[in-house]
Amino acid sequence: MAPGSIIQELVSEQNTRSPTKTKSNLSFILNKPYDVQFAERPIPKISGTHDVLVAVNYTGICGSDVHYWEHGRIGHFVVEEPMVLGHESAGTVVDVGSAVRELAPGDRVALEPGYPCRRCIDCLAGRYNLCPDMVFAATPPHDGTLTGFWVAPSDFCYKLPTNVTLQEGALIEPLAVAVHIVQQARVRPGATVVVMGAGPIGLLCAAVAKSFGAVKVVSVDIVQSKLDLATELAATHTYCFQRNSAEENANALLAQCNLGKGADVVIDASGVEACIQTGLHVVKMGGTYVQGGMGKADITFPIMALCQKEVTVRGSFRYGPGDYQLAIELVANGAVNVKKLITGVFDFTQAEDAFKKVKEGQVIKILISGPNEHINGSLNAGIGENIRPTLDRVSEIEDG
Ligand SMILES: NC(=O)c1ccc[n+]([C@@H]2O[C@H](COP(=O)([O-])OP(=O)(O)OC[C@H]3O[C@@H](n4cnc5c(N)ncnc54)[C@H](O)[C@@H]3O)[C@@H](O)[C@H]2O)c1
Ligand SMILES: OC[C@H](O)C(O)[C@@H](O)CO
Repeated sequence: MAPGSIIQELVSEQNTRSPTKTKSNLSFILNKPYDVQFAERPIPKISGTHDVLVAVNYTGICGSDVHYWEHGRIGHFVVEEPMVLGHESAGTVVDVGSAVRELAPGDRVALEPGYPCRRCIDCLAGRYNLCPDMVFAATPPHDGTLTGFWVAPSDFCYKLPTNVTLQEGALIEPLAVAVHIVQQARVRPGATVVVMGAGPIGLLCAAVAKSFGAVKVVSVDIVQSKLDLATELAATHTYCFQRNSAEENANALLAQCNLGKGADVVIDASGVEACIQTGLHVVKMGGTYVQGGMGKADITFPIMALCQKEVTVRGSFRYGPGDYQLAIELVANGAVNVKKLITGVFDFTQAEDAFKKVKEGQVIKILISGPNEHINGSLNAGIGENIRPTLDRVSEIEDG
């Protein structure tokens, strides 16, 4: 794979609207596992009156992007045709449809990357994340946001307050996942919460739970540097998961963290069988357990503990009404510091290296900058970003 000629074809004839005339719609495309390419795709057009055309400034790499890159599939979603990767993005509005009132060119937005049908029973009941006809970026057969321009319905583009940067904007997607998980857990002021996993989702769950008033937040992982970051971010306690049985881990965690007979809430943000089993032993009688992690489809599960403790168990999938707005508010008011999760920013042409870096582990969140900076920085200028490759945290972790 080679980035090739980035600016060869600027597809200007397809775009009569000035902001995109000299811009690139270079896209990072997965053909099949470990086979990626950069290609100029036609700049998408506004087709509906409520649509917005956005120049993508930053995209975070999610574990699911890496999974598609490595395996070409997640469950029954199989990459059969070349697919643009990426779905955690923020960008700048460059054009709006005739009915759009709340956004204008120049506005900076976080992109919610899944569009439900708006008509089915789940959509009408306010659970649009469960819509069977969801069109979700970088979930086959739909292209993702690692591209120059993106067209979206205006109500799925959330204007960023002036004190929220575009890099933070790209973290709104995983933060919305965490907001949804913590809402599913019904975390209340004074609650004790254990979060299994201190990757981006687990870290953000810990931070959101704290902002909801949890007095004790325990982060659990096997990587000490991630637990240290959890403490910096929100955790009051950490537990380093041991190669012991689920019961032994649960007893040690409860004792070390002074959790008495159990935590009010346990959130799994690891997807790891041993963590899930431990979580059911850590939750208190009558407590709540939420499954956010997506690992193996079938596992051995301590169902007797669930029964005898009358545990309330909920799943959590993506995000629904209000989750993006709350995520943005939590960043804007300083309750959640998403900047701490950003390990580094890669240039668009280094997207494949960015994926390799994520696969190596050790990093938390890697962002990829949008392709248009190569052509004309003016689109991104004046936005107050401090973006040139900031790989300090990568080197810190590698050195340490
Ligand atoms: N429900 C949803 O809508 C949704 C959305 C996004 C991601 N996810 C899922 O959430 C999970 C977390 O996402 P992420 O991006 O933070 O992934 P991640 O892989 O970065 O985080 C998982 C963490 O679990 C830790 N871990 C592994 N084994 C462990 C063990 N035995 N004990 C404790 N910790 C252990 C890892 O070190 C890592 O830090 C993944 O399973 C992902 O698929 C779910
Ligand atoms: O954050 C959203 C998740 O990453 C997606 O659901 C992913 O699994 C792709 O469909």
